[in-house]
Amino acid sequence: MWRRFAHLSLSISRTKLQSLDPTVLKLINTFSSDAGNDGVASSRKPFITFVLGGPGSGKGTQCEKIASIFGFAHLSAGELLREEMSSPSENGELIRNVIKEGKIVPSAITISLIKRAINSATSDKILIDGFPRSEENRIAFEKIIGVEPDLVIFFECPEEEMVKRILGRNQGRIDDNMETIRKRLKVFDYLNMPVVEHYSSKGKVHKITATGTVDEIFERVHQVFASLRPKLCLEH
Ligand SMILES: Nc1ncnc2c1ncn2[C@@H]1O[C@H](COP(=O)(O)OP(=O)(O)O)[C@@H](O)[C@H]1O
Ligand SMILES: O=c1ccn([C@@H]2O[C@H](COP(=O)(O)OP(=O)(O)O)[C@@H](O)[C@H]2O)c(=O)[nH]1
Ligand SMILES: [Mg+2]
Repeated sequence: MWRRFAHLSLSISRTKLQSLDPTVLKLINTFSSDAGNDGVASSRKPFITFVLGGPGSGKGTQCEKIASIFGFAHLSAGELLREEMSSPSENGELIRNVIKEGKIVPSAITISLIKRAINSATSDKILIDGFPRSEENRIAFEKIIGVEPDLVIFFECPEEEMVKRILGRNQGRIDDNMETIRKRLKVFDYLNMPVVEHYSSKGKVHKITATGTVDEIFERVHQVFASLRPKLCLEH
């Protein structure tokens, strides 16, 4: 499935490339030379949706419903990182420290986990939940994967509601405490909102009011995906 991306290439300005982490640049070079080795123009391009929103805005909850009703593969960047953190991985300790501080894991690590998950996905309709988290994440993804998202869903939720939901989540997460939540909310405003603004300016964002019950919110989400039916051959 990874090969589906290989023939696609986006141009990113030299200045933006220079702002990328050296490890990311190395990954880009590796994948660019991979791409040159195979002619994959006949492969089908996956339909990629980024699902964004503040911590606790309900991304995971709504993604599960979209996945089950519309047949998308649901890849949660946070879950992939937590799995990696709990495995005997060389990056485990780094990931744990970054998550505990509410900061953002280096793009090269997250993107290689996402790439692996896309490769093993059973659907070519993909939801990427909670990524990209920063402009640096976004630029690295677009350069390495070679595609932009087809669609961006943004869950807009008041901070006090997000905090209430996180404190009630009860999943034993190391970042679901008030001290880390404060940091995550700041990181969301400063680093993640510019990504939403970038894709808004390209007309790709569907903003969903993320207050109300899970079902009420899903009704709004449903309308967006239902309108894509002809494009995606969706069944519902
Ligand atoms: N509309 C809602 N109303 C109340 N609680 C919700 C709603 N949507 C999700 N939750 C709960 O809030 C918490 C955070 O939701 P989650 O989907 O994990 O958010 P995110 O992935 O954006 O952090 C979870 O415990 C979830 O069950
Ligand atoms: O692309 C990502 C996704 C998540 N995270 C880290 O993982 C944490 C939890 O992410 P998740 O999306 O699970 O949290 P949510 O927003 O759903 O509460 C974030 O605060 C970040 O520290 C990251 O660094 N990069
Ligand atoms: Mg989540």
